[in-house]
Parts: sequence; C-alpha cells; structure tokens
Amino acid sequence: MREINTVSIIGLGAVGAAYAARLHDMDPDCLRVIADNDRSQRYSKEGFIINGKRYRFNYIAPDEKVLPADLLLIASKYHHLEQVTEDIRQHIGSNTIILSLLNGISSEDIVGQRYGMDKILYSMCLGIDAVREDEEISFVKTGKVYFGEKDNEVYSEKVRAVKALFDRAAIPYIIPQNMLRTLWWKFMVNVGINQVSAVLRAPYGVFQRFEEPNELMESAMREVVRVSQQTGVYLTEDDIRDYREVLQAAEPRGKTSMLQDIEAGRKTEVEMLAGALIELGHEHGVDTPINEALYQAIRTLEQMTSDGAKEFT
Ligand SMILES: NC(=O)C1=CN([C@@H]2O[C@H](COP(=O)(O)OP(=O)(O)OC[C@H]3O[C@@H](n4cnc5c(N)ncnc54)[C@H](OP(=O)(O)O)[C@@H]3O)[C@@H](O)[C@H]2O)C=CC1
Ligand SMILES: CC(C)(CO)C(=O)C(=O)O
Repeated sequence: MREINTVSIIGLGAVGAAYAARLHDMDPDCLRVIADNDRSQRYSKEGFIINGKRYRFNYIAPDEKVLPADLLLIASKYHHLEQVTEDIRQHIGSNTIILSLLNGISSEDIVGQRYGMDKILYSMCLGIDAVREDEEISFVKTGKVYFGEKDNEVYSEKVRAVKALFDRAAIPYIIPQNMLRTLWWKFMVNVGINQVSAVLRAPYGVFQRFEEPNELMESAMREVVRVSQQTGVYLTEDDIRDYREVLQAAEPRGKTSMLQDIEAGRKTEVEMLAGALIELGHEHGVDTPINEALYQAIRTLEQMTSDGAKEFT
C-alpha cells in the first residue's frame, strides 16, 4: 500500500497550524513547513503557540532543493494561492498527493492545472473553530477534514494513503461518497453565512435571534443552488434547510472567518465566494443579483479599511 511518510505544508494560519500541530505531535521529522525568509524569521523567533503548547517547526524556503513530499497540504487564504502555487514546486514529485484545505470550489482546479489533476484530492474542513493572533493559535473544536476523489464509492490508493496518515495523526476526517457535492454544500454555506455576516458584522447569535439576516443569507445560498443545478451537482432547498440546524448549534458569539477578516482589516476571500459564483452564473445563464450586491458591498468594506477611509466614519 502507498504510505505517507513525509508531509509538507504551506500556510500556518488558523487552520494550517491546527493540523500541523497534530502531525508534529505524531512525528516531528515527517513535517516540513514551506515559508520564505521573512516568514521563517518571524516564525522562528518565539515559535508557534498552539493551544498553549510551543511548537518549533522545520521551515524550508521555497527555492530550497528537497525531496518531493508524499503529501502536500495547502492552508492559505484564496488571495495567496497564486504565490503559494509557485512556492510549492520543489515539494511536488510524480507521487505527491495534494490536498487544498481552502474553502470554495476553485482552489483544486487552480493547483491541479499547474501540477496535474491526478495529484489532487478534493478537501475542506468543517467545524474547526481556530482563531489566530499572529503566531498564537487556539481552538476548542478540531473539526473534521472532508476529503476524497470526486466519487468515493471505492477508496482509491490516494484516499487510502491519506486515511491511514490521518488515523495515525489523530486528525478527524470524513470521506464522503460524493465529495464534489459536499464541497459545493460548504461553498453554499460560505456564500450565505460568511458574506452576510461580514456585511452585517453579525456573529452567529444575530442569525439565531432575528429572521431578516436568515432571509438574506438563504437568498444568497439559493443562487448557489440554482447554479449547481446547471453544473450537474444538484443542490436543493433541503440543503439550505439542513444548514439551519447547524447554525442554531453555533456558539452565539462565534464569527465566520470572513467577519474576522473584515474586523481585522484583512483582505477577504470574496473573489472565491461571490466572485466565483457570479462567473459561473454568467457561464450557465443564471442570474445572481444578491451575490453581485454582496460582492460590491464586501469589496467596499475592504477598500474602506485598506485605504484609510476611516476619516469618514
Ligand atoms: N479560520 C477558520 O475558522 C476556517 C477557515 N477555513 C478556510 O481555510 C483557509 C485558511 O484559512 P485560515 O487558516 O483562517 O487563514 P489564515 O489567514 O489564518 O492563514 C493563512 C496563512 O497562510 C500563510 N501564507 C500565505 N501565503 C503564504 C506563502 N506564500 N508561503 C507561506 N505561507 C503563506 C499566511 O502567513 P502569514 O500570516 O505569515 O502572512 C497565514 O499564516 C481559507 O480558505 C478559509 O476560508 C475553513 C474553515 C474554517
Ligand atoms: C463554516 C464556517 C462558517 C465556520 O467553520 C467557515 O467555513 C468559515 O468561517 O469560513
């Protein structure tokens, strides 16, 4: 059986650091972190504090010649992906499996177009509540990594290899039979809750108490459902309803990653959500007016914080 003995990871943020810690705890020598000089200097100073424990990872500059990794994990934000795709090149060989943990439905194709779709397994994480402040990451729930080929009725060799690694590292996972549909379901959720929470600056509790934010969120999700039906994925109204229960169970003060980005004045992943949906809508002849409005609102919020429009508020 194919075995994973070496893992390279790029992106030690909230999500990446949480899973890097598990792999490091399993075997510190199996893990390499790809980081340019600026980052590795910054990261090496105090190390990473992950749930109160200090970690000193093995940093490798992108240009350094290395043996390819058995598994390459990508855990950056969407706007980093162009640079990240370049920076991972020394770590990709003919047998490397690539898992991109980013939200959205685009990152696998972007990386796969460069290195070959045969190396890609689809993936995303759900239920992780990691929060990052510089090199300090804390989380209560590890969540689960959902991964697999598009269809997993029979596990491929790649899927079996990653499954065995995650078992050894105690990384919780699910291998859905229809991974593509699962990826789209999460995309629908992020298009709804992330974007509407960011525009309204609303933690989950606001959605639990009032009706209107839910109506707005669900109308944004409904546009994903309509587009999915033209692409062969076939999400339905039931998928929207299924999310209501998940949302009710969320920590009322909890915030989506996009709301956290807006509050911290960081770039958001709006291009990966409304941006990707609007483009697919054009391709398949489906109108997406709610997402067009959300796109413009979120881009405005980003520009207001990044170019110092604070003087007007
Ligand atoms: N946070 C959450 O709760 C959840 C997030 N997600 C998704 O997971 C993905 C990752 O999110 P998250 O972990 O929150 O993001 P973060 O912003 O916390 O982390 C991204 C990390 O990528 C690093 N990075 C960017 N470019 C490079 C590069 N070229 N080389 C090395 N490192 C690089 C950044 O480094 P630096 O800081 O040094 O610039 C940063 O540490 C996103 O798509 C998000 O939507 C999914 C579920 C939940
Ligand atoms: C599903 C949700 C909203 C929380 O994990 C998320 O993916 C995010 O905050 O980006």
